[in-house]
Amino acid sequence: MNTTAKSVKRVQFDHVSLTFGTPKGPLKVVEDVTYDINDGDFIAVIGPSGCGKTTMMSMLAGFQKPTTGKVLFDGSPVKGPGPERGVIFQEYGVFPWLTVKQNIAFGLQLKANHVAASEREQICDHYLDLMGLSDFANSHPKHLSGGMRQRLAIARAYAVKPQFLLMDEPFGALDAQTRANMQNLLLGVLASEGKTVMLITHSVEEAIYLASRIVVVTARPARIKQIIDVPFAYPRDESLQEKPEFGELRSHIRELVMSEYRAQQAQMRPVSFSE
Ligand SMILES: Nc1ncnc2c1ncn2[C@@H]1O[C@H](COP(=O)(O)OP(=O)(O)OP(=O)(O)O)[C@@H](O)[C@H]1O
Repeated sequence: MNTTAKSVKRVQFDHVSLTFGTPKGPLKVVEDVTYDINDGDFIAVIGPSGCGKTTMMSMLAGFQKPTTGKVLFDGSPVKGPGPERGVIFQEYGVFPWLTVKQNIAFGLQLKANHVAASEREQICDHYLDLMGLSDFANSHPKHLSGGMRQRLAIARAYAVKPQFLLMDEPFGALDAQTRANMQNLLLGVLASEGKTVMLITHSVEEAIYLASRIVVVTARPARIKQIIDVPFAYPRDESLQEKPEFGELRSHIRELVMSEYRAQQAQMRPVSFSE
């Protein structure tokens, strides 16, 4: 989204593969993935369920290490999690023993995030308000709905203003209206703060609406099937979704993803003797 800094490489997936050891033997989940993420890019990753998208993101977050190949962040191999990479994973990251407000404040208190004590209160209130959680500031997460807990996880990640956001299906559990609100809010946050984003989604519409580039991955093991530049300028609004070009791109990407679902189904189908 930051067009002036497009050429600065933030992330390199360089021939990355990952195989898990499982009781049934090795399970290859990511295979020979190579692509770059530049400063200001918004990358959406889309592909069949269980294909390896989260695993790919986990290597950039620093939760998993590649079996072969390299994941570089600002030119250095990723060795673990870091404050410059804010993570919103599915069902990840709210502390049940802290209140809503304390959850948002938690990251702000970490030394690595360099937020002065005087600013914390104001930042917490801002994100409570933005996420519609002000009335629940002193509640514990167990008293929130699933969608509210997810908004809290998003608030926590936004509050520390990481340069790089890693988001794994962040809006998947939300109802349609809240999801649309959260998408527009994210576009607003990006426009004002100029972040770089990697987002995993199952929604083709969400990928096109938000991303500058879409990485379509294959059925497991996740390989790159196609990388698509999204040809719509920012700022974007919901009228974009009514344009014929949006519909054409949606059909193209749906077909790519569906062909991988079919490949996955074929892999899973038991072989009969008549075949
Ligand atoms: N730590 C692990 N050990 C063994 N297998 C794992 C591990 N983590 C993930 N897997 C397996 O790797 C495969 C890919 O999982 P992953 O979560 O990366 O897929 P995904 O594309 O993100 O799925 P979804 O879209 O459903 O969230 C799955 O078959 C999963 O069971």
